[in-house]
Amino acid sequence: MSAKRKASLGAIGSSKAAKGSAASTPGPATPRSSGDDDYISEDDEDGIEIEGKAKGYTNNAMKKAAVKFSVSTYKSGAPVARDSASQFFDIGKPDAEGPWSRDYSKLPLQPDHANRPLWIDPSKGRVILESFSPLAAAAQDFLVTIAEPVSRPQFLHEYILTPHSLYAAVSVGNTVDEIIKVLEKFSKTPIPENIIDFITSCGKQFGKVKLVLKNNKYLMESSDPAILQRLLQDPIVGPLRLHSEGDDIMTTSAPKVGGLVIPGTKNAAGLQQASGADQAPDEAPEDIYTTLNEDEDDDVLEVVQSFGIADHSVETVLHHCLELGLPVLEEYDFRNDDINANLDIDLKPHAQIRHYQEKALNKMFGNGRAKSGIIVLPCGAGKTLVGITAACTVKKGTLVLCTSSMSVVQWRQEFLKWSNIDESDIAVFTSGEKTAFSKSTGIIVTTYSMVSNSRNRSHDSQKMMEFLTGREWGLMILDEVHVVPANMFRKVTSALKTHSKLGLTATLLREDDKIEDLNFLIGPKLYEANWMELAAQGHIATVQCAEVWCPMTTEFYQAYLKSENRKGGLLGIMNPRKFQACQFLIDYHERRGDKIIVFSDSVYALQAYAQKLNKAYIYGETPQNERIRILENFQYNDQINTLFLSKIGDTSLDLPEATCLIQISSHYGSRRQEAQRLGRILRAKRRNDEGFNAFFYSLVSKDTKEMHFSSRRQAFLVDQGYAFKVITSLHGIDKMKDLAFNSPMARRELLQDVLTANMDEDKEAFGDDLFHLGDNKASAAARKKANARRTAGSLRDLAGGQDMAYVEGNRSRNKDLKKNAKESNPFFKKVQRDAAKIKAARANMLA
Ligand SMILES: Nc1ncnc2c1ncn2[C@@H]1O[C@H](COP(=O)(O)OP(=O)(O)OP(=O)(O)O)[C@@H](O)[C@H]1O
Repeated sequence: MSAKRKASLGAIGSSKAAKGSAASTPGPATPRSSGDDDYISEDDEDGIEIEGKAKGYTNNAMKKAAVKFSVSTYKSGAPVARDSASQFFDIGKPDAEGPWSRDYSKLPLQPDHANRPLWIDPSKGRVILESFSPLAAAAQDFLVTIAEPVSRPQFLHEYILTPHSLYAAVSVGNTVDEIIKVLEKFSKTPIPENIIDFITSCGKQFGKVKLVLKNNKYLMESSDPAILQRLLQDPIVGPLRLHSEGDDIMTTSAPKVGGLVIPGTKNAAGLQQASGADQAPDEAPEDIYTTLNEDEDDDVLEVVQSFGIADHSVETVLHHCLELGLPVLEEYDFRNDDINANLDIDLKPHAQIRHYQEKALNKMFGNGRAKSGIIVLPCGAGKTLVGITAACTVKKGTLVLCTSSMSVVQWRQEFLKWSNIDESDIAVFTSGEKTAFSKSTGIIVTTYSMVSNSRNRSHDSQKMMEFLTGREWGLMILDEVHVVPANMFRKVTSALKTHSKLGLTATLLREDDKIEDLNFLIGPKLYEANWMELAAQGHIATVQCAEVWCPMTTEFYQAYLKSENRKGGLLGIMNPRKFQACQFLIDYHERRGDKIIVFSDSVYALQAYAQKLNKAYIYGETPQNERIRILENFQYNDQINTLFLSKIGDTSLDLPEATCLIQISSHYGSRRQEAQRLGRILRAKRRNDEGFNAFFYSLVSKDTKEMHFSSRRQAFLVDQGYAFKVITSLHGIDKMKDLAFNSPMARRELLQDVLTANMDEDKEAFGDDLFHLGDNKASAAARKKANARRTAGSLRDLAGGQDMAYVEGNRSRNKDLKKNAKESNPFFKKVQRDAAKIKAARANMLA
């Protein structure tokens, strides 16, 4: 991996240092900001530390805007003798500041500091929140607005001030003075001078210029004439100014803040009475931040000035403004848009937005316009309804972009479920269906690839694209923004003319610099929810996480030490002790009445485990009808309680029956995959049963690279407050009947099988999600290849000594389900009827 990673933004170093799980695991300490989820190379796999080279104009521009932190504000006084804890208070090498510059024991404290919840680290811009303070809820609300959450375990939360977070804060209408005033109110110590400088400097530059699409013209708008003059005199932006009639800087009035009612929220008509129906239990009775702003006169109209730019110059201007350290906010004054037709859409009366969804939407619509940006909510927390409510608020033509055809179908169904949109006003554009709406405006749901893939378009696709690009859209909803490559985004955002963009994701995580591009291409992060808080309120399930350490058997470990990377990896996954742990946990949880998903990235291991344990499995090559049959059985058949899934099930899988997850193999150190997989059980149906817990086990072969990757994978979830317990022995496993590979002979045979396995075939033939039927060219080729599979031979195989019972038993569970489906058992008849309905809905997405 070539991308180097440095401290996050600007001069404020990211404090994202390696963070072990609650029970730390051994292994090389690597900064957790290195190594990307999807961009992991062999270097990364080897655990080589990846050094940072900031790339992309976004970073550089932001860096320019940042203020160097100095530690001169606070000196700690006379040097003290070094001890084992001293290093934690050093800033590094001894210099003019002295080796003890980060010893803040002499910081002046406010007289009532015990009642205040915040500490501010003057050298790093980090803010520590005492989550047990009575003011914690109000302080947290404020911090999510101005800073990036870094880690939020039970008692102490850590946030960091970055140019991006302050950019997001001003973008939702906060002024520098307000930010400093509230920070002072919560802080135990006076605000360090350098922090004030930093906030002021960011505030001066950010949010001063807005891009507004008004009457079909793009306008650069600002309330500060000096900034507009600066842009007009700029050699790049100046010439791009659109000279129109009466060519002068236009002066308009900014819309009033407020006055807008977001449907489904407590402010919406008729919902006032439902006081606190879904109020956060620990919500502060009075939001200090709001109180502070109460005396502001909302009725005063701000005078703004603007000049026009041509559509084709927008990207250049945005790019250049960023270079100038003046990131441009995109806002849509949809209430004053008389050009684009209004869409007849509202939330149905039963739809009531949850408090965190409301907060997120308030950030988007806080000043009466639609601000473009990204909303981050945990998996299963209801991002879809946030998107639908945004569409119901804007009430203009809307585009929804998803990652798969199945998501397209789901989004359409959710629109019909939650809103009163007429069925004919919401159309889908996939390879299987290309309909447009017939009225003057409507909603189109499509995939990123349908819009960005311009090669080999069919005639119908081409016509549909012309329809999409030939009109103006009020809102573009971008689902799962973290997975889409920036260049694909660029194609999408430049092809489609839209007034506002809303990005949705659960894990705003990428370890290349591409996440920075999202800030530029979509907008700043508007809101990020707290996972633990949502779990405590029952909106997502509470999960017990555990890492199970499985010792390698002697023969496997010897082979592991001699093997090259990939084979070594497979030996770790196929470690008989891991296999036994998996068997034991499945048995234990099936007896508890859980439904279990076992994840394996390795297809070889997936098949070997599932076949040996006689369980159903789905991977890339499983035909679509078989996938649906297996999923239905998992949902409705109480005899089918365990399902093995390859990585195609990481996302888009909605199985609320699943309550336990076991991970036997995974994608290196991918924090995102870990979080997405955990997301599969966060929506557990039984989450509100008293004392209910979902379970997430990660099985790790001891003393292998898996240990190192595992602790890196957990970093994001640890930061969200999840504690990973380490289990070193499973009580009762030695007494389990029919434990697999319990004899030395069986283990040796397994070792032989693994050593002779063809690693080139241990790859997913399909890169898409669970519901993507891969009968496109690539997958057809993959299938062809699979048909002509060469089997690596061992002498034992050739001599017919292969364990035939094992092979026969292996394929049977999937086959059994197929056979059973044909039987006239009333249950299966019902399942088939349900399946027929579901299939009809899914028929659209068959590629
Ligand atoms: N305000 C609400 N009231 C009632 N149900 C809700 C609300 N918000 C979300 N839900 C329900 O919560 C479930 C999860 O929602 P959704 O599928 O939108 O989650 P998500 O955040 O998109 O998850 P993922 O990231 O896994 O795709 C759905 O069944 C949805 O109907």
